[in-house]
Amino acid sequence: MAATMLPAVAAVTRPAISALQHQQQENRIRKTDGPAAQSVCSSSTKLSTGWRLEEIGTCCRNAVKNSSSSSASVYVSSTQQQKGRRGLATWATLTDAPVESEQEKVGDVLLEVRGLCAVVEATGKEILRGVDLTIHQGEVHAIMGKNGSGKSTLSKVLVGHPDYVVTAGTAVYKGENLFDKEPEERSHAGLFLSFQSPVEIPGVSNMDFLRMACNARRSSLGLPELGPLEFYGFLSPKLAALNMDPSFLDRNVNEGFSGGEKKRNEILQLAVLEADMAILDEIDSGLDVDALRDVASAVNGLRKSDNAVLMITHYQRLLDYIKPTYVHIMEAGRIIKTGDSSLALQLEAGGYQALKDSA
Ligand SMILES: Nc1ncnc2c1ncn2[C@@H]1O[C@H](COP(=O)(O)OP(=O)(O)OP(=O)(O)O)[C@@H](O)[C@H]1O
Repeated sequence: MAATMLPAVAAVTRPAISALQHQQQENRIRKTDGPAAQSVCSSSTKLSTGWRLEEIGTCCRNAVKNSSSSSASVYVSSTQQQKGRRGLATWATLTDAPVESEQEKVGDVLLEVRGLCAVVEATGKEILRGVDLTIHQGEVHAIMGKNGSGKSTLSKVLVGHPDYVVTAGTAVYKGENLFDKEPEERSHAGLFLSFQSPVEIPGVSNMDFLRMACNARRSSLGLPELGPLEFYGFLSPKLAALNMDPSFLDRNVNEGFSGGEKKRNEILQLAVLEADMAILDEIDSGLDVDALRDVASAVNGLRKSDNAVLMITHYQRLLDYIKPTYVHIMEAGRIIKTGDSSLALQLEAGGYQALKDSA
């Protein structure tokens, strides 16, 4: 299905960036046929809208520059205020306290994966060997598993990463076939992947990038775009919640950021996009204790009854802050065990062998 990409900024979506990361040297646009057809963009030249990153960056930077002298009033939409009244956590009410999972309130199915198999496109090597996973609104799922078990591949296949081809199985997201959608469409539909190794985008300021991404998502939702001033107001509390210095907005996306700063920036992007299904790949890696708490608090602050989180992690420490509804153990390309948060504690105590022995 061809993506309709009216706003230029729609090119700068998560899957597009994913493609950029892996096609840095290539100056071409490629299409692959098949169930998971994906578009691939070049990093330094044309994106799929025909715009250049540099052009987009310059255009938006000028707009931001024009507004930079104004002070930043905190913009809280009426919708956000209503959410606050309903008692849902908002950016303004972030706390360090872990949010309890709400297993009793099962929402609609958001994502249903059945028998998913996928291979590396370049080599044909099979990585996913029949993944089954059902995620309802309001849930937090954690995927754990030994190195190389296929966790990151699963997340990348779901967002349409061009390195992989789906060979079997289905993924239904919000009632629609996910694999019928281009990566950009998946992003616009609220699917978000925080990268394990966030990509740097030279020549594009963080502020420009965030506003472009935000407005692309808003356009897809039929909402009016935010002007530079409005956007700054929208962004400020999110930045504050992550304890990020506003100077990060003027820097190029992730360029020169430390590992922890990149992770915070990923969550800032998640907050801006207000994604419905957030896939967080090892957001705890490389974080100091304070950063871990900030990032976890920010994620908890974004949780709502109609969205969901899929976290990939190796450690219980993240789950101390973001309480999972379900914990899954992945091995050799499939989920071999599912349980509640006690599964992660068992794993922490005895390792993978102990889990297998107890099965
Ligand atoms: N593009 C690729 N080309 C070749 N092999 C790949 C590719 N992507 C994944 N693999 C292989 O697939 C297996 C699963 O990788 P994946 O990154 O999904 O594991 P993981 O469970 O996320 O591991 P970790 O916990 O170390 O991050 C690994 O053996 C990896 O080398």
